[in-house]
Amino acid sequence: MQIRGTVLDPGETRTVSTRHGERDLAEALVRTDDGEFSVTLWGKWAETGEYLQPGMELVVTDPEETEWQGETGYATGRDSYVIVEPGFLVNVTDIRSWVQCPRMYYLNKLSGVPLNYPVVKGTIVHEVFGDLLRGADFEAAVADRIEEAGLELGLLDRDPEAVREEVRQNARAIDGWLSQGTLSEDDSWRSEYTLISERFGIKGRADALRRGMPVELKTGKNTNREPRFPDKIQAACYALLLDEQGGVGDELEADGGAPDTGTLLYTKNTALDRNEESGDLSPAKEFSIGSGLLEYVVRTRNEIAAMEFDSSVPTGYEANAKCEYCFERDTCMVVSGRLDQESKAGKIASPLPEREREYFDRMYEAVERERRSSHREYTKLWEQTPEERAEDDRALIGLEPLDEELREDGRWALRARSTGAVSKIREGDVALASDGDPISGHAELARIERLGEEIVVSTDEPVALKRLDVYPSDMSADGMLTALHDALLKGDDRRKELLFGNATPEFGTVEGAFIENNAAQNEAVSRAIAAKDFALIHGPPGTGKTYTIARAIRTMVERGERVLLSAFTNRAVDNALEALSDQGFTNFVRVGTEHGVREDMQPYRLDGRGEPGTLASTLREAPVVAATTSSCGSRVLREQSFDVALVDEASQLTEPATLAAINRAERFVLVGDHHQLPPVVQSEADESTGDAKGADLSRSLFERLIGEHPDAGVMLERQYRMAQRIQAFSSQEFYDGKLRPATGAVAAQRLTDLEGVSPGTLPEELRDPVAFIDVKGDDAAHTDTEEATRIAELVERYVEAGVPPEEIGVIAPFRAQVATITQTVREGVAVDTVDRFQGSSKEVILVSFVASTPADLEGPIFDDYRRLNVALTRAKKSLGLVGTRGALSADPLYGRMADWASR
Ligand SMILES: Nc1ncnc2c1ncn2[C@@H]1O[C@H](COP(=O)(O)OP(=O)(O)OP(=O)(O)O)[C@@H](O)[C@H]1O
Repeated sequence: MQIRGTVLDPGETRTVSTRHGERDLAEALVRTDDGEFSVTLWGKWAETGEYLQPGMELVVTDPEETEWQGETGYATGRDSYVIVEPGFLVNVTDIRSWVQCPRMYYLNKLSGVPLNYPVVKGTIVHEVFGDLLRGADFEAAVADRIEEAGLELGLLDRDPEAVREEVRQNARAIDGWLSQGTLSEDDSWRSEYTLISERFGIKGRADALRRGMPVELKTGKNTNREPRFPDKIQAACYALLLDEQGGVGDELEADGGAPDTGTLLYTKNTALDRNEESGDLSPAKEFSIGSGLLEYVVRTRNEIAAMEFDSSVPTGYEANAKCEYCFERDTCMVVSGRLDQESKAGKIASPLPEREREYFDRMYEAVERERRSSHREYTKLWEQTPEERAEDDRALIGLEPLDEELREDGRWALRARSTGAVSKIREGDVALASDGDPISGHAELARIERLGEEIVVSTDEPVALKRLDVYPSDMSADGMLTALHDALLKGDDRRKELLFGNATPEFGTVEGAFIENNAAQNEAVSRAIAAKDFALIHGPPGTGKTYTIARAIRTMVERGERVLLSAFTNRAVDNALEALSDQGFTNFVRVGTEHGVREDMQPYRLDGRGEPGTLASTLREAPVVAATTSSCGSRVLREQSFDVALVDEASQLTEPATLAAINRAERFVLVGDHHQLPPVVQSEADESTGDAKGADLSRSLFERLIGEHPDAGVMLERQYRMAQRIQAFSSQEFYDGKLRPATGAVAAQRLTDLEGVSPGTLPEELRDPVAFIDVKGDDAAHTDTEEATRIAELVERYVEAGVPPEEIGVIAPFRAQVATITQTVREGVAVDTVDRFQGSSKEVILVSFVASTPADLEGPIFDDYRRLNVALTRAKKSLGLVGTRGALSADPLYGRMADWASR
């Protein structure tokens, strides 16, 4: 039993005399589904009471019912836990750093994990630990993991032999411990176990579990008998999470309850010289986990969740931080000085100018709002039933596991048969694979390799693949905060003046022509080269953005500059590289994961694995480095610097995400089109937040700068994609009539230009490059089977006329309609939402509008005009709009569109 509700009045904390002596209590007024109740938090839980604010969600488990003057209330009992904002998922590692110092938690959040040797060595040792648990050969595991970290070691100028010796020493501690007699045959092990707690709002990944008990690995030394306190806290967090999971498989202790022992393995202890060090040199230290420790963990977690409730910043006074011994003291003082924050360590450095601080605070809050949204998305994992999740496109359920196979790289390939349903999950995504219950069952993070009748995913550990769930990650929030930190606290003053002040961008002069046949493209290249600060290239659909980017990069490299090429998606990065290679330039390095990078760009991919010196110089000496903006914030690329950063798809990036790329360079060029898709911002879409502040993130830096400095921009006006008739509407409505076909051939292209397409076989209504196909439609909200059927017929007409199915695309506004159409049209035809079509084109596009009455237009069909623009500009030779004219005409824009299409 638990009580759960919203705090109406946090009440006062006070001390009272009881039969057991003086005790603290906090009394809050809480609204639950059953009414308003007074909830008394006794003893240590009164501390949590001090953080409460109106509007917070409060949970008390196993409460006692009280009666006072005829009113029922609740109070904490012997076994109660109090949880504040359970929907905010606190990371175990964050609880650990908060225990060290709340400021440390905040600073880690801002500055991310830097590239330094202890971090890299720690990762290697952890990997070796996992390998040894899985029974790998000692020397082979050490050699393999060092090779895997080649690039990072190379960038740190580390000698691999010395590293090998050090890792060996650390790994010996693990090996020795594993082979100790204390481990019996029936000891069961699991490495790297992802745990999520619904009850406590905590998530984390335990290094290992042994007989259901948490084991944490530390690469430092500890010569005391007891583990360090923050380390104990970390292990205790996992114990708490394991308790809720009901143990792992059948490894749970028979009596249930949280595991009562934790183990810390201090691997450096084996490397210590007994003659020089005294104390307890054994690496493994066990400790018992009592209820007091578990409650402490939850109270600490509550402190974090309460602070994040309104994005406050910790001062260090919250805990007993000892600044004089802290190795982060200087950083802490600088950050508090620059951001004018209160801090126990004190402040140095002068505050940022008002405007910059205001920007930082606003963006920080927007990013944190985004993080909370991703947590809310996460909590839907348990708040929704499997069927609701499937209905919402958040899960694929009812999969039938087929087989599993251990691959050479140590990962498992799992296969399952699909039910044919669709969801938001796409190939290449990371999702949560489970045995049907991702919370209390067995779940593993999985990479989606193939989606179709048969589903293939890869995981670290095998799991019976019965269900896949969208995995909301708050990684992008972390990346945005580090980018903000780097831009404002480390960035150069001129750059900041330009971005947040009043400075105007400057341009030098450039001689010569770069692109002979297109004046606007030529101008764009000249501006990109001449820009001392930044230039903006505005490229409507098909106007040769990629071509222009490639030309600009080549010229920059010829001039001796080092270029960072970046974009929001891997696809755009690879497209730009392809254009470079088409223009005869391949002296580039592609940074990205094996899964992210397209097949044809794999030969240029810098795999982190290999000989450190060679890898580091390959990266350092590359005149062009290409990576997505999220990789630009990685610890490897954060160490690199460039003369120019050139960012494609910049209009789809939030400001902080753009900063991640441009922070790396002296000057930058942004390429995009603010009349196509804006950045996708979850918190803005979340109606539950009830405010419009998401706008801080949903406007891109590209759009802001083009508004503030129109002179720094060049618009590409001639498009190489669409027939004249197709582009006319978009040009008129969205580009002031400026968009024109680049050549007569582009303008006059027809389906009959395609090999094997005979004009006579196309029905009359499809002969014009743009057609409106009026259907009556049905009443369903997000689907329309009548449109779907009509679209399937039209597809058949095109195919009969000789158009290959691969050259036909269908766009629908809702995923449900995408699913309906997918089931009706033949194989090979691409059916998807607008977002998946941005950046691509087809000879034939059919658009389904799913609006049969004017009332349907009250909700957005294509969210906003920018999505409509994208939908209408994907077709090269034939565009068919399928909808109910009467309904669409109720909206002026859609009405004009229907008129244009029927002309
Ligand atoms: N100046 C040019 N001369 C000849 N062909 C060009 C020129 N510029 C672009 N093209 C061609 O036009 C086509 C579209 O160009 P590109 O792919 O660069 O467009 P884009 O603006 O990046 O498209 P999208 O809107 O899909 O991002 C390509 O085939 C490209 O080779």
